[in-house]
This record gives sequence, C-alpha cells and structure tokens, in this order.
Amino acid sequence: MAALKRPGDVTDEERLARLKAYRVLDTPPEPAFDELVRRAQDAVRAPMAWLSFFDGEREWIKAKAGVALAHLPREHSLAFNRGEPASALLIEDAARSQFAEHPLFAGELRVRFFCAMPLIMPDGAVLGTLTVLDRIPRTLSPQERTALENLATLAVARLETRLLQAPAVVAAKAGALEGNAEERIQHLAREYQRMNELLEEEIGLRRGAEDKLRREKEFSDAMIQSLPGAFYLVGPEGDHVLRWNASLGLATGYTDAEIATMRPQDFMSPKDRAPLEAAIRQVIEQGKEVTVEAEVVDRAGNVRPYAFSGRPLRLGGLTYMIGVGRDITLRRRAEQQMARSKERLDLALSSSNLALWDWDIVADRVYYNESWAKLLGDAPREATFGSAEVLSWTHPEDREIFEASMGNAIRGVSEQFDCEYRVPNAVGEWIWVHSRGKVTMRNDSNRAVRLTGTTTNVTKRKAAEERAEYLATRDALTGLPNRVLLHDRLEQCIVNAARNQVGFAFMFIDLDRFKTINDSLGHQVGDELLKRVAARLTACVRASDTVARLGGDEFAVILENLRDDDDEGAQQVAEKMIAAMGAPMLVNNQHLNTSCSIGISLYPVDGKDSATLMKNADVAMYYAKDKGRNNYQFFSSEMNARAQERLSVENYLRLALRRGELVVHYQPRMKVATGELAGVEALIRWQHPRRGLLPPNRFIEVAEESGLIVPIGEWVIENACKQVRQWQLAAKKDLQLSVNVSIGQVIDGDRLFAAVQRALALSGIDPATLELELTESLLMQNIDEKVALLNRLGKLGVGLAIDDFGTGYSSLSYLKALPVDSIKIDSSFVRDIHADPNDEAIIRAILAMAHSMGLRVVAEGVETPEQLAALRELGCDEYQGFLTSAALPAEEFEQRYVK
Ligand SMILES: Nc1nc2c(ncn2[C@@H]2O[C@H](COP(=O)(O)O[C@H]3[C@@H](O)[C@H](n4cnc5c(=O)[nH]c(N)nc54)O[C@@H]3COP(=O)(O)O)[C@@H](O)[C@H]2O)c(=O)[nH]1
Repeated sequence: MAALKRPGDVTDEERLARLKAYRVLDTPPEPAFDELVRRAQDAVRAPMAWLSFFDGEREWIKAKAGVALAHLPREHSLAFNRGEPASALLIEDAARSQFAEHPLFAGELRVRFFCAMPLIMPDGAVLGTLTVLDRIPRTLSPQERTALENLATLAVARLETRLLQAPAVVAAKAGALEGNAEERIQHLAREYQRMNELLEEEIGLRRGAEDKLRREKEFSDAMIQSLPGAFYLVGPEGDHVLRWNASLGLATGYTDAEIATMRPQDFMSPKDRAPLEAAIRQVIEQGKEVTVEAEVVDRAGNVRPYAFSGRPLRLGGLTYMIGVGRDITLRRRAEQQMARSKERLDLALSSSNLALWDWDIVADRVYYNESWAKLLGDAPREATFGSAEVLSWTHPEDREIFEASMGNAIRGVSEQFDCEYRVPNAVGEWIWVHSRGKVTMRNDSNRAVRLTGTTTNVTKRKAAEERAEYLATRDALTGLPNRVLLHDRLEQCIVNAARNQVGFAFMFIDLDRFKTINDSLGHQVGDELLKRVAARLTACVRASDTVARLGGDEFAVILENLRDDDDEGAQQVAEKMIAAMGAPMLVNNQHLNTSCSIGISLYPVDGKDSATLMKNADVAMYYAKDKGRNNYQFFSSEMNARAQERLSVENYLRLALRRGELVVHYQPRMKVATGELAGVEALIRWQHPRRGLLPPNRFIEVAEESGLIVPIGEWVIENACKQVRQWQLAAKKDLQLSVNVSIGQVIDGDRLFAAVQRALALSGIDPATLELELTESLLMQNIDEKVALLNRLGKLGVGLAIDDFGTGYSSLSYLKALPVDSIKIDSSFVRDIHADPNDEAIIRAILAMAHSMGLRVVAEGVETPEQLAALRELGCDEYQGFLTSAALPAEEFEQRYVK
C-alpha cells in the first residue's frame, strides 16, 4: 500500500499523471459525476455546484449544475491556490472576506457563498474539489458539511473504480496483477461499499428533512413564480438581483444566467436608472417602502412602463430589497387615452360653452370645472359649493321645478336630472342655463351618493324661443295677440270664469268699409289705419283684457271679470270703441274716417265654450253691419236665423249665376237740355225664385267679398252689350251704355280688359258706345296701374265715367291722368240742389271744372222737376233719376224707349 501523502507532497506532475491514469481529464460529462453534483446541490440547497480536477494549469470542471463554467484558470482556483488543499474551503460571504475582489465573486457570477470540499485520494493526494456556491451569503450546517464530505468521498471512490476498470487492471485481474494489486482492489471495493452505505444512511436520514425543505422550497418557488408580476430580491448592496421569477425573464427577455449577472438598473431606460438606484438605496439603507415607475428596456430594445414596489427584508443581519414589478402598459395607455379624452373634452367644452359639475351628495359638495365661471361670464376657475348655495342662486320662480327634477333623479323616479332655470351671471343679470345630470353612484342601499352632469348657457336659445313664441302668438302688424293666442286666452278665461263664478264678454269687431279704404288708398295706408285702430281699441279696455287681431279688419276683445248678468260693462266698452273709431285719423296726411261694427256674446248666457261664444259674437257683428254699421249688438237667439241667411247668400248667388237668375235692368239717361234719351245704365238684379226681385244692395257686397263679382260683372257687360246692340239695330240710332265696375273687377286688369274685348266682339257694338263707371275712391288706389288699364281700354275706344263724384276726393287733378269722358254727380248733392245753396255751389263748381276739362257731367238721382230745372239752369249735360224712370226690365225699357 502506498504511503499517504500530505497535500504539499503531491506535485502538479504527479497529480496530472494520476488524473491521466483515471482517464478523466477532458472527458465528456458522465451521469455518475453529474448525479454527484446534483446530490451536492440538493444537500446544501445551493443554486450552483461543480466537481473539478486540478491538472496544474487549471481547475477543470468535470460535472456542474447552475453554472456555465468549463474551467477556472490556475490563478482563479481558490482551492488550489492556498496552502491547505486537503481541507474544506468555506467562504460564507465573499463580499466580507479577503476574496471580495476575486473574479468569482466580483465577476459575472456574483457569488457570495463558496464551499470547496477536497477530493482526497486514498493515499492522501488531493486531485480536485466538490464545490457548492450561492449568490447570497450563508452558512453551512454540520449536516450539510457531512453530506458534502461523503459526496466528495464517493467521488473519489468512483474515480478509483474507473482505475480498476481500466484495461491494464482488467488484464491484471486475469492473472497478471502485481503483488499488492488484488489487495488494493479489495480494499477499494470495501471502501466504496462502506462509503456508499454511509452515504445512503446519511441520505436516508436527511431525506425526510430534505423532502420537507424541498417541499417548502417548491412552495416558496411556486409562490414566487405565481406572484402577479416580476418578483425580485435585490442583494444588500443593491446592485444585483439575487432571486427572481420567470416573469422577470419574460419581461426583460434575458436568460436566468444573464439576469444573474445584471444590476437592477441595467433593465431600465437610461433616464430611469438614477431614480431607481435612489429608490433601492432608500429601501436598503433607510428601510423604507418605495414605489417607482420606470421604463424597462428588454433585450430586444422594446420599452415598456413598469411600476416597481420595493420593501426591506431583513435576513441574517442584512437588509435586502424584495418586491414586484408590474407591467403598466395598459394602465398607461388608459391614462393616455383618458388624458387625450380629457383634452378633447376640455377642447369641446371650451368651444361648446358646456360646464361640468359633480355633486358628492354625501359630503354635499358640488364641484364645478373652470367652464362654469366662464359660462357665467367670469374668469375660468374651478369651484365647489354646497347644494343649498346652488339652489339659492336659482331664480325664485325656477326653484320648485329645479328641486322637483333633482329629487326625481336622486330617487330614481326619472332617469336623469334635466332642467332649464335661471341663474345670475357675473354682473347679476339672469341668464338661462340648461343642466343635465345622472346619478353616477349609488350605495348598497341604492341611495344616490353622486350625481354628475353638464350645464350650458341657453339664454340665446331661450330668447329665440320666446321670440318665436311671441311671433307665433302675435299679429305681426299690430303686435296684438293673434287668433292662436286669443283662442288660448279664451279657453283660460272660460276655466277661470267657471271657477270664480264670474262672467266675461267676447267681442267681434269689424271695421266698416275698410276694404274700400285699403283698395283705394293702398295697403300702406290700410296697414297704418289698422295699427291706429289697434291702439284705440286697446285704449278702451283694461290691461287685463285681451284685444286681438284676427286678420284683415277683424278684431276680437275679451272683457274679463264681468258679473254673470251684467252686460253693462260690455256695453260701456262697446260705446267707447264706437266713439274712439269715430274720431278722424290722420294717416299719410289724409284724414280718414272709419267706424266699426261690434258683435258681443256673454259668458255663460250666450255660450259656455269658445266655439259657441265666437260664433254668436260673429252673428251679432253681422247683425250690427246689417243695422247700418257703426253700432254694436249683443247676441240674441233671433239673430241666428238672420246670420244663417247671410251665410247662405254666397252659395245661392253661385247657383243663381249658373241658373240664370241674374237679370239686367236698364235706367235711361236723358239730355238735360232736350229731354232726349242719351244713354242707358245697366243695373243688375237677382230674380230670386222665392224672394222675388232682389236689388244689388242685398247681394253685391257678398259678391264683392267672395270674388263672385268678377264673373257676375263679366256676365253683365256681355249681356248689356248684346242687348244695347239689338236696340241700336232696332232703333237704328246710337244708344250709349254705362256699366258699373267694382274694385274686385279692376284688380285683375287683364281679365277685365279681356272681358270687355270679348263683350265688344260678341255683341259687335262700337266700343265708343260702352262707358265703364268707376267710383272716385276706387280709382285712387295704385293710380299708375289704373291709368295703364284705362288707357288700354281707352285705346279700344271704350269711355270712362267717374261715378258718385263729390263723395271722395272731389279733386279733378287726378282726372288729368285718366282717359275720363264724363263724371256723375252723386245724388246726395242733387237731392237738395234747389234748397241748399252749398249743394248748388258744389254742383256749379264741379260743372265749371269738368267743362273746362271737356268732360260731360251727368247728375244722378233726379227725382223732381225742380231738381231738373236747377240742373238745367246750372248747365248740367245729362241726368238720370226716377223723375224719368227707375231701372226697367229690358222688355219694358225696349217698349218705352226703343220702339
Ligand atoms: N259692379 C256692379 N255694380 C252694380 C251693378 N248694378 C248695380 N250695381 C251697384 O249697385 C248700386 C245700387 O244699384 P241700384 O240699386 O240699381 O241703384 C241704382 C239706381 O236704381 C238708383 N237710382 C237711380 N235714380 C235714382 C233716384 O232718382 N233716386 C234714388 N233714390 N235712386 C236712384 O241709383 C243706383 C245707380 O247709381 P249709380 O251706379 O251710381 O249710377 C249701384 O250704385 C252700383 O254701385 C253691376 O252690374 N255691377
């Protein structure tokens, strides 16, 4: 048996020779040695371990776990660069040892704990080590030490076994062994067996404890791995990550081996490194907990935001930092989106004049954003108020609706708070605002705890709505309530009157002969007149009463709060109105006289609903018209029949025209000087089947109002022309024909012109035979149009007579512009010509002026020889009147004047 060597006794050459004999140097990994290293790792729960041999140049690593090293150069081999390689080399914390600067500890591996158990061969030579390493400082328990020693012995036994299995040894076993070889083999086999048994025993003893430890480790590993985020344990120096979970690798893209060599700040973007280092120092040096947001730059260069938490962990008198990093990319994105949304919202709010508010109902604070102050006309600023304060700003009239709407939203009765109300602006003026809001949070008892919404200034819209409402309910010309508002007020009046047991009067007021004024003086004058009428009517009533214009010359009045049976109030007002209308009005430098007819119905005696009251007032008004205008009439049931009759006239008149019930009568016009027949005036009559012959005043007004006057007038001209043509032919002499023309016919000048042309053509009479009679007032409206029309008719050869002369403007100046042939002095002057010097003087003046203009003068309504004598004396040209004859049917006229 060879003598045992002391460590220093083995030279490098001898050790190399031994290793060569074992045929182990530079051989590939072998399961037996790998298993040994794994067992060493398990025995001391070390993340790294290796089995190495020293060949003089290097510490060559045969088997390893947790490290990538292939060998250590001689100068780095801790186990073989010291005086006692045969003893275990234990460094519990390299950083605090003489080896702190050794590359193994200061280098990439960042080892803190180191224990190398020598592989001592049976002869005492040390060939290598079984080494375990950790990145955290630690100690080695006696049990762990024993386990390592046993494993080192086992490694030696396995080496020896290799030697025995070498070809040379096999050959020796076959009979060529040297002297003590067999003995040595047996010794080794026994030794190996013993070590194995010891180890198994040791392993058996430790297995229970190891299993427990393993389970705990597995548990803590599983916990670390399952942590939501990247777990890390930073060493007491704060410059290395000692433990981490897979999430850190996934987050950074680095392998475990790479992470093991990196500092925490190496994962960060440059800008975040210093803050991170500072935070780590705070934890490790001051024991504080920190949270840091920093950008992680992964292996591929991708940048992602992370939130890192760190807290101190005290272990073995040292402070570590333990924590988790969470990827906050989504949160950041959401924050950015929110920021962008807010930016957009702010932008929208600033341009939309929309203010945001948020009411914390529990704390009773209403928060307003800066748009609120802006909305009120103040400098933008955020503010908070109590709800009572907010309510106190609200216009007293709007508080009830404000509180009701808010209460409904809070109680969940309505889906949202939606209210328009007034608040004072920065200078104390009321402005209209529109607030909308929703309960955005309720507590477990479903009580509203938060209400959020917007407010916008709607003053302009409100003003526009008020204006629109005003326009929709007002008459544009006079500003009085229109038909719509009148109806509303009437309905309201009925409700109030019924409730308060009072009466009221409803009046229809129609201006008399307004149409004539309007048609003759033009719409401008008509409009001005209507405005004056509106003012006068309004002045006759109390402010609480209603004066409305229904259109045209129709007005309506509601006189409120009359006693049931008291129509005196209404009567007094009606009389006041009649008097007010009677006073002349100066419009466009012209004195206009007008009057009105008033129909009155009383609530409730004449009707309990608006339709009946209006209908009955209308009936009464027509009754007033029939009574000769310029008066008022209270409705009575008898009036209804009369009104019905009037309403039916128009319909019957249409039928009359179709059925040929209209007839023309003829009144002769005589020469004053000779008494000869000068001409004939056509005058219409209605041969009513039941009522007999009706004069024009029974239907001509209806015809004019309904427009029927146009076809009726055309019919008269056509028939009269044909008739006169027959008489001319029969009498073989000229006979002049006068036909009355109404304003309704003149308005459509083209149609009148066409009708005259057609009548002349159909009858074949000389156009000079026909003379159209137009009243003075009719001619005055739009005189330029009249001049054009009459000139066209004049060119046809048709004559023109001014009818009722003296009742209008009695001015001959306008006649110069018209192709007038004659004037007819109104019968009112003729009536008293012989008795009233004024009338005589007027007729004398008219005659003088007319004759000076070359016009023929006809006197109307001559009933007595005295009148005729006076006219003769004054030099009147022609006359017409009952003195000679009333208007006669065609046959009679023919009998008397043609044959
Ligand atoms: N557009 C049309 N208007 C017409 C037509 N026919 C008639 N009228 C208009 O009706 C007015 C009244 O007509 P009438 O009732 O026929 O009265 C005429 C005469 O009967 C009446 N007259 C004639 N002489 C006398 C008299 O001595 N005393 C007296 N009290 N009345 C008399 O005067 C009317 C004729 O007036 P005038 O037209 O001014 O010449 C009538 O005035 C027309 O406006 C028609 O077809 N179309």
